Amino acid sequence: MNTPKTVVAAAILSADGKQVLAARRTFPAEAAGRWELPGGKVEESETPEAALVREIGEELGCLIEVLDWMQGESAIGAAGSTTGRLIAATARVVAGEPRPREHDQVLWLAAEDLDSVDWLEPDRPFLDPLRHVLGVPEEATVRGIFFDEDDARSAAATLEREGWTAKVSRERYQGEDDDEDHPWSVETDAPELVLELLVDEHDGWLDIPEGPPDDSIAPEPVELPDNPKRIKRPDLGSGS
Ligand SMILES: Nc1nc2c([nH]c(=O)n2[C@H]2C[C@H](O)[C@@H](COP(=O)(O)OP(=O)(O)OP(=O)(O)O)O2)c(=O)[nH]1
Repeated sequence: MNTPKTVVAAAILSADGKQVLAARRTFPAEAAGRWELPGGKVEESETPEAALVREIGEELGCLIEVLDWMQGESAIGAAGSTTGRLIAATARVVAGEPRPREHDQVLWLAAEDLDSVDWLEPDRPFLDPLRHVLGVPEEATVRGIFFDEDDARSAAATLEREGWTAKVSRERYQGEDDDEDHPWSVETDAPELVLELLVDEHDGWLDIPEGPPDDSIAPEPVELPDNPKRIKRPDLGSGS
């Protein structure tokens, strides 16, 4: 019986750390057109790290530095006939530019675009950890404020159960008149409507950051007269 091969894959991060490189396979037929983190099999007497650097050199013609191995691994192969295990590490390019030699396309994907391509099955468990590495975009977060820690934590648990991120923290002192009763905040990437339902349920409120004034709703400027206005007096009649 063949021992399952270890396949190493690289989540190559862009220089600003906000995007990851996805690559589209061209073979075998059943995987062609689907997306993966580039990489390949670890050879005998090779460390996973050395294999990853070698594979990326061969496939993309650039030199990478391996940063961190991500938690977990997934099985490669059809159910019941596992042919290998996939592990993945974050990495950065230290020389050259990634240009596909074996893949027919590569794409830089931000956290919010990760679900826009058809990943090979074994890569999918790495997408959530990757979303965290890439960071949730600032503008996509909304905050709910709760008086009670229990309410905040239970709202956060509901959000996480539904697949959103949720960060609970204690609000800071607001100033001199502030008392001990600081509310709790829950910051999430869930849509505002989802959080709104939870704050209603838990007696909290939404914290909507004040944006710049919206010009589109500014009132039309009032037209000022150029000359003194003539006030028409009622005609009182000239008498006789
Ligand atoms: N490289 C890579 N392979 C993956 C991923 N996900 C996944 O299921 N696989 C599968 C596809 C292949 O069956 C196997 C790795 O094959 P490969 O063709 O990339 O590896 P390799 O360069 O060492 O292949 P070889 O031509 O030397 O045999 O793992 C992934 O994210 N990256």
